[in-house]
Amino acid sequence: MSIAVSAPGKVLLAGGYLVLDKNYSGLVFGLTARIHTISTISASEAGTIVVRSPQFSNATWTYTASPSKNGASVEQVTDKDSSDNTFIETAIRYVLSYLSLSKIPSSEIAILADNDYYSQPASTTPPQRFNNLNVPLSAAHKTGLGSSAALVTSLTACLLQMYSPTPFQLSVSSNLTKIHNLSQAAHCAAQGKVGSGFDVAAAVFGSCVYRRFSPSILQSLPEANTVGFSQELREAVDRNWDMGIEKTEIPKGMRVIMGDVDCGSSTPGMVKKVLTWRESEKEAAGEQWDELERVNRKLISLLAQLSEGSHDSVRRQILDIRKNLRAMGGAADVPIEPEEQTKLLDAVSTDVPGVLGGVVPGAGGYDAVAFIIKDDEETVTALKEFLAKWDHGKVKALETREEQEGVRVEQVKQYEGFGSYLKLT
Ligand SMILES: Nc1ncnc2c1ncn2[C@@H]1O[C@H](COP(=O)(O)OP(=O)(O)O)[C@@H](O)[C@H]1O
Ligand SMILES: C[C@@](O)(CCOP(=O)(O)OP(=O)(O)O)CC(=O)O
Repeated sequence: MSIAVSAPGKVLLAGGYLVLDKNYSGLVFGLTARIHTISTISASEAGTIVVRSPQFSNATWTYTASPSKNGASVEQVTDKDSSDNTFIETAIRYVLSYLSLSKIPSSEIAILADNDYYSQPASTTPPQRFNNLNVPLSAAHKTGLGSSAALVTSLTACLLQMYSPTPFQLSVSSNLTKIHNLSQAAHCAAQGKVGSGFDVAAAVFGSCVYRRFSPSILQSLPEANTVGFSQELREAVDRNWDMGIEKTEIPKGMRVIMGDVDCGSSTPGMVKKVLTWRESEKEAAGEQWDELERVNRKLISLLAQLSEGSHDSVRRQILDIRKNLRAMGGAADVPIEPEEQTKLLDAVSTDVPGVLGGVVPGAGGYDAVAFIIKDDEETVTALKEFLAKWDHGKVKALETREEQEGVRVEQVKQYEGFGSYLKLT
């Protein structure tokens, strides 16, 4: 019996940096680009968990798991060619520690990611779904859709359903809360820091206006495998956290379309500089963040009540948000919307009919843009053609679009070994 679970990627359209503080919010859209986890109980010796990502070379990770007084002991079985995968290992360790099973059956797990998570080779024909890139995972160019958050969430939800001694339906809201809490705990532990968690929230709940949980909930957890870990993890996962999720969706007739810019940015470094500036210029930064929260909230309400006549008000609101992001970047000396991105966003917003506007999503920087456009073929085609001609083809429009739904069980019709693609109903 196989269980398949998928979770969506993310785009933080407004509220980057602000969402690190629970007094502010972020507008995050889930994306149709999903990461799928397919788990099958196997006849191998008890406690052997084999995880494969068949789209990549050297992407098999084998773990031995055994019950322990602090939850579960999970160790990777390594050989000279082994790579490690902190996100997979930590998710397995946290789920099995949360469940504290007396016996751990073996399982085989496949991870399949929709193509938009990684840049695909140039080709005249679209690649097959779950295209086999046949390079090491570390060599794949990530497009910043939140692969680790979607991976940890789908893997956590899948393992809970596979290993929980009692039924663990995702349709039960209290179970969705537990999946969120456990996925956040594992994702932050694997990252080695407690970010805002907007990406895991979108992976679990889908598109929403998000207010973060108190970081202390996770910062107070002991290390895995230490005394009391499984009990404290269970207590943290089973209670409701002080976070805010307001479900939202892109208005009918509109679409979010992402552009992957062939360039790099370092989110952790940018976050550090912005928070240092905020600490040193408390009053000015407070005013700047309050203004950004106000203009972000205005965009959220305009989108929620969008009618034909409101397109111009959305255009103006996006420009206002961008002006404030540039002001914050200038004050903090961080390239949130650098000049190259300003030129691209301005050009698209004025030259491509049907585009209401565009922003640098999340932390901003050089590596991505996101546009709100009219959802019609003419606009999508015109935007893709414009981006393809921009700066020698530096910007590639992604196929993914906004997806309202979060983590969900997929009906597994057939799972084929070679190419390891999954036939979903
Ligand atoms: N398809 C996949 N299979 C296995 N692990 C994956 C896959 N995609 C992402 N990961 C894990 O997530 C990590 C990437 O996380 P990160 O660098 O935070 O990128 P992102 O911003 O996309 O989450 C990889 O190093 C790997 O551990
Ligand atoms: C700055 C942030 O508020 C948002 C970062 O959003 P991105 O989408 O840029 O994140 P990465 O995919 O990790 O680069 C940090 C946070 O909220 O944790």
